[in-house]
Amino acid sequence: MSIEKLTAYDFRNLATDTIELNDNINFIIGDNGSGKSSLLEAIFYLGHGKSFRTSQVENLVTHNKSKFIVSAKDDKGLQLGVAKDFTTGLTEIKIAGEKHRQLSQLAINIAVQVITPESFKLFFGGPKQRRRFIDLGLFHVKHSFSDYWKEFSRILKQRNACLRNRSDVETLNYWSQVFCEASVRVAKLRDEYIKELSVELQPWLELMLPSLAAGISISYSQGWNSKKTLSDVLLQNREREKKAGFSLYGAQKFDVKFLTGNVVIDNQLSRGQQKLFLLALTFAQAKLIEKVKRVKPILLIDDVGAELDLNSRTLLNNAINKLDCQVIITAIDKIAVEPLVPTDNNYKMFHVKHGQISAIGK
Ligand SMILES: Nc1ncnc2c1ncn2[C@@H]1O[C@H](COP(=O)(O)OP(=O)(O)OP(=O)(O)O)[C@@H](O)[C@H]1O
Repeated sequence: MSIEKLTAYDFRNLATDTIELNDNINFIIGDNGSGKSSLLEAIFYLGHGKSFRTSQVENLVTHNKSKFIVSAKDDKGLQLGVAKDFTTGLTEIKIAGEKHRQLSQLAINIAVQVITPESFKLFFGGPKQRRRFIDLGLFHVKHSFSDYWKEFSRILKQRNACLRNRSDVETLNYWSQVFCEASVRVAKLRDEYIKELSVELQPWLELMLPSLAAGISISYSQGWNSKKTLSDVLLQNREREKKAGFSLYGAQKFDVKFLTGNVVIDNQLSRGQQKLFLLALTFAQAKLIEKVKRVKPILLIDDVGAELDLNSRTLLNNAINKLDCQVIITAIDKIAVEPLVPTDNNYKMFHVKHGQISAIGK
């Protein structure tokens, strides 16, 4: 999907307004603190029911207001919206006039991915962001993942409770066995997905990091020693796990590493190159999501100018032109986005000032 119209009420500093977006590329230009990231955050909230910047959702409502609403109409006329009321604590989701309670309903209809100047620090800093990124792709591309993951999470909770409460051997054995089965199911699906992602990544790397592309690979660790069965690993580590009070091995502990040769790329690539790598990876994932055709992804790129020189922005432009999805890019001035402007004129440019967003002429 692409968002045709977006409305945000009482969301951070955004002025109550509806904006009409282009289905290809949108540039959002404004000074620091004008509201560019707030706009991206509103779109991200519509896709995920959470912020990409803060875990404190109360920071998203405009000061002195108690409820925010973000809604959109897509290119096929589908209307979807989410409202968070801080007086009642309720979140209300409406899709095509029908009310929903579960945030996952949003993600079924809209796949939003974001890249910010902070993303790559988080991405290369610890496994949490990498896990989140891979599982977002899995959710959209492998339709059985959502059910497998729900079942796995339920079992993991039960097994952790057994370890924490020092349950009897039979109970722990039972939950360990079902945990192993669920872990293997999830790990296998991830393995398949990461192989697909690795193949899809190559052409994007060739476009954006041509001199390094051939040597870059993704290495997947499933969450336990792949030379052993998970049940053996759990048996060998039972005392350690009991002491910890939670599961130390299993599909929840998976990770991916990005390598040039045998070295992790964060030790090899410059910050600008890392950003290009992360963009290539995000584009590859967006392409896989798009191929599945359930939802066409929306890409948010915050502060595109940061860390990218003119040549890198030109490479990024080549890649964006090959994407078939809606892209929303922020920058502090027009100069930063000049190399990204499509030659076919299929784009829109907006200016943001004090939360007020207005379209500007080409
Ligand atoms: N809950 C809120 N209510 C009203 N205003 C808010 C709220 N939270 C933040 N703001 C203000 O909104 C403004 C816009 O912030 P935003 O992060 O969107 O800026 P930006 O244009 O992305 O800036 P930068 O280029 O520095 O990243 C800031 O001045 C901030 O103080």
